[in-house]
Amino acid sequence: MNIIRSARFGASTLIPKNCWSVVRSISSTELTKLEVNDKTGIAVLTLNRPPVNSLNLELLTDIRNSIKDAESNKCRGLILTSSSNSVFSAGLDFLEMYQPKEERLKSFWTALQSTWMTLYGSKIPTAAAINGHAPAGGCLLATSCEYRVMLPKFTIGLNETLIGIVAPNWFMNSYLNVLPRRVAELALTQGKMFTTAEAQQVGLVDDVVNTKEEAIAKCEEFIGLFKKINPYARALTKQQFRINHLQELEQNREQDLQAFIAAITNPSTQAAMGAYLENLKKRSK
Ligand SMILES: CC/C=C\CC/C=C/CC(=O)SCCNC(=O)CCNC(=O)[C@H](O)C(C)(C)COP(=O)(O)OP(=O)(O)OC[C@H]1O[C@@H](n2cnc3c(N)ncnc32)[C@H](O)[C@@H]1OP(=O)(O)O
Repeated sequence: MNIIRSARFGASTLIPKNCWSVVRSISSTELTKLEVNDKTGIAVLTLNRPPVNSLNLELLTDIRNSIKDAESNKCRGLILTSSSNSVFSAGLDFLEMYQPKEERLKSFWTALQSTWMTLYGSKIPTAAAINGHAPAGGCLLATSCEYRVMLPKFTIGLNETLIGIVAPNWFMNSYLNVLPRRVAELALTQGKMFTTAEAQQVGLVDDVVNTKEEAIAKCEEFIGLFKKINPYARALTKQQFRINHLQELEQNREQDLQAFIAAITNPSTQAAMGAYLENLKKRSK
């Protein structure tokens, strides 16, 4: 068996899964785990930042590094999932945006931009096994993938307007890549969180299954569709579909960063976010 050394991890660990396949850890941090199935060549990236996988600077950086690790290890596809039983990702970490320090805020948003560009533009097939709620940035991660499967009785959507913030263009573009324009506009303006059943009905998720294992299997099935397709032709075709959105951000990164800083540090946004956070804390007691 070919054992890969990761720059971030050192020797890979072998984890026997069943008698037919071996799951090998490519890289791992406190916040993410990247494992590849040696039989299929498909990698699973598990987000592991309890309690809700809120996306802070460190988690975003680890996600981006993991996608790059999966690509450089020539994995046949990448599946995103969560170690939580109820939350895929609660979106951006409010603690990065509420009463922020400017330098950290800049690094945070820059990391989000890079992570999105890496995931949305990845050459390998990507899929999300959504095994819990996926609001806002959680939904962004899922819609940046090429395929989504979700477990019942959770919610997913871009709820930014509910918090009093505006989703940037590239959030909207990821939504529009999946949803019809009319549905996306209505959902975004309302900050709508779709139930799993609603999400499947409008096409925000492709399939619904009952367990995380089934969700991973569905993602593997999706990635398996490309088994006989030339990876180079596939990657370039995907890129042609997504290049405009990627270039739009690439060419306006600084402007996008400044717009974010101005919007977030605006006293009325801070007040709205403070109230939202307080409500969240009350609800969780
Ligand atoms: C120009 C551009 C300008 C701006 C663009 C900015 C874009 C932002 C996009 C975003 O992603 S904003 C984040 C939006 N996220 C949300 O609205 C999700 C809020 N959370 C929830 O609805 C729920 O927590 C949940 C459904 C995800 C999970 O519910 P449950 O399992 O019942 O957990 P709790 O609610 O009890 O939460 C546990 C714990 O975690 C804290 N928390 C939840 N979400 C976040 C978060 N996004 N960031 C930081 N912390 C979060 C929550 O307050 C609880 O903390 P305790 O200390 O009270 O335990």
